[in-house]
Amino acid sequence: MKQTICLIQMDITFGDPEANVKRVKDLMHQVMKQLHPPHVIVLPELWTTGYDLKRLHEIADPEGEHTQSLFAELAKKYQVHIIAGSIPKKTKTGITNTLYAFNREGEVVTEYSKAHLIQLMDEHLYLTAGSSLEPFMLDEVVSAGFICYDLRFPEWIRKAILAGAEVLYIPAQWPIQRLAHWRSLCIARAIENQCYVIACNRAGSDPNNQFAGHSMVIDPWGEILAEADERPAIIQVKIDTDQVQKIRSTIPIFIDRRPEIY
Ligand SMILES: NC(=O)CCC(=O)C(=O)O
Repeated sequence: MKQTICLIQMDITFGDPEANVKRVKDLMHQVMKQLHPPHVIVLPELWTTGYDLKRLHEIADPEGEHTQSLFAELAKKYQVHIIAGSIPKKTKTGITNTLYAFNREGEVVTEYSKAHLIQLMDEHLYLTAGSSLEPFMLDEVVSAGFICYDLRFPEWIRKAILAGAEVLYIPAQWPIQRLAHWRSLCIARAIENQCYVIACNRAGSDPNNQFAGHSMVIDPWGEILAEADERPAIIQVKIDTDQVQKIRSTIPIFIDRRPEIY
């Protein structure tokens, strides 16, 4: 299955959902009015608010309802699948860092809350971790979503692969100081799982961090098909998920692995 994927590596206005929603609507319009629009659009982590964690109780989306109605409408209007990055979702039991994916019919095909909270960025003080993971279908492609710091937990990602995922979507807000880790981890996850990694980071800075950009699309052989620099960017790339089975039969790690000794 061939799909064209578009990553929107955007700057984010700190703590201002209204400004960020406007930016996303404008960027999506720009992307979808092209002669050859993509099949899938991907946004970064916590793009409505940035890391304004102290004010999340005021600016998080109650039950994710605003995000759901916004993207149900945009997905249908533009006939495009959307990995809506993640947003802070306010629930009765806390605020989660939650990714939504929508198909072009405007249906939510997955909701995933970040399972690993990064203490280095104080997430554990303000957010509640998720603990479930369901791969989802976009066209005929089994896909899974993770969020930023989750990238450092290969055993969590392997669960989605064993459940059939061939494409991993990873929205992020990864700071520039650890750019080398970001690039190596994205490439490693693609090679060890023989899958596509579609990693959409943000650009710009907030009061605490400068962010790395370098959104990437990596194929199941570990080759980088596209990579942004640190500035705001839109990158568009074609993937062919038939490559996943081809690479998995060339080096059959899923036959050779020995879970009984691990
Ligand atoms: N937003 C994040 O989860 C950042 C992760 C990160 O900076 C790291 O793992 O390093």
